[in-house]
Amino acid sequence: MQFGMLVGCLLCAQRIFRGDMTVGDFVLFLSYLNQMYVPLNWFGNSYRVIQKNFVDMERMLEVLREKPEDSEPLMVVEDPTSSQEPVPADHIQVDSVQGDIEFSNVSFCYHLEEPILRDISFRVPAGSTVALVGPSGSGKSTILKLLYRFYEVDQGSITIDGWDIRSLPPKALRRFLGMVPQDTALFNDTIRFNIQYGRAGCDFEEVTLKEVQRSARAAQIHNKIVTLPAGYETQVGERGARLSGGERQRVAIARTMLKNPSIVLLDEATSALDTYTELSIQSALQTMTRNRTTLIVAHRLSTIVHADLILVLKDGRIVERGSHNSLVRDPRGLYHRLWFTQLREDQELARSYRPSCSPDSTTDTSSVTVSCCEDGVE
Ligand SMILES: Nc1ncnc2c1ncn2[C@@H]1O[C@H](COP(=O)(O)OP(=O)(O)OP(=O)(O)O)[C@@H](O)[C@H]1O
Repeated sequence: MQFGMLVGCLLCAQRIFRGDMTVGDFVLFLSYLNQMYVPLNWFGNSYRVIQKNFVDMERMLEVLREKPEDSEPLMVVEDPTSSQEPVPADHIQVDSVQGDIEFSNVSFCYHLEEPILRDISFRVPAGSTVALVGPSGSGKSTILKLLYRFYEVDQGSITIDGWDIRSLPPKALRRFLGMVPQDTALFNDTIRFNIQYGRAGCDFEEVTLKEVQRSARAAQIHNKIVTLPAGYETQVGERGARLSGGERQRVAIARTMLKNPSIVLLDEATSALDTYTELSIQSALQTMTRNRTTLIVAHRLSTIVHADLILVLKDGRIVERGSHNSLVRDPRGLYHRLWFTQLREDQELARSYRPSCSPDSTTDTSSVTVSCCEDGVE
């Protein structure tokens, strides 16, 4: 195009020089040329964009055609697979789900050579709270993942209200399960969207800002959100990177509160919070889980003493079960040891602060105040 314009201009210049053309003719020539170039440019651009989109489309189809590997069946459990008759999704009325959960002789492994859960059997009667405790890696979170149908059990069965969960389409199942996971994944969108997402697949569009705010208040995050420049419309960044771990966890709690599910699964739901926020949020969680089937995974045992049943897991097996009072009385039990270890740690922590903050301390009071503030203790 540039070359064509150059040649055209040189020809015009030669003709004007010879007197065959006026300067006005030259301007006319340039205008015509420009008018012709605009659509030509448009065609060129469109061709380039279409080419690029074809390449992108090809890549996207490659991703869609990708078959999940056998060893990583995460999120691929789509079709009902139990021997029971599949339950059509529209047969399941979310409001009518009682939430009676039963694990019967469940065994599971991620990799063939490494069993993670062995012969797990327990029942969570509708409306009750069961806590799973035990050393790290004992399989607590895996139990919740199986219930959520991220994976299929290898042996045994899991039923909800008598339905084998393998006979339920995962989408229908997840409509009445609400999970607050250990690592909350947030979408790169606004805080409002991320809370509202709790109702995805139900009435997402109809959720009002008031409802979102009510859940955020219950999850103790509302006051923080309103201090942000864009409030509820603040972008949280990739995977919620612009929020702290505790804030992300509270957004996840608000999301679950908004969903209002029949069954609540809390996987270390308050582990990223400081003790003060945890205490205040615990009361909100207890309100949410009252009369609702709840499975809690917790490391801090003081947060699950109210549970109707506590299951102690070790190496993928249930080694103890009972209420807090009965378990803590057994001096040979794992729960007893865990409880008193945590109690001792808490007491030692409290004692380590006391000398410098004690009013009886022989230290000068002014220096005491400074050292307390430096430690972050009021
Ligand atoms: N996706 C996975 N693939 C392979 N192994 C896994 C996977 N997820 C967990 N595991 C293994 O399964 C075992 C149990 O993990 P799980 O997360 O259930 O334990 P946990 O008791 O919840 O631990 P924690 O208290 O530390 O969260 C661990 O040994 C872990 O390494």
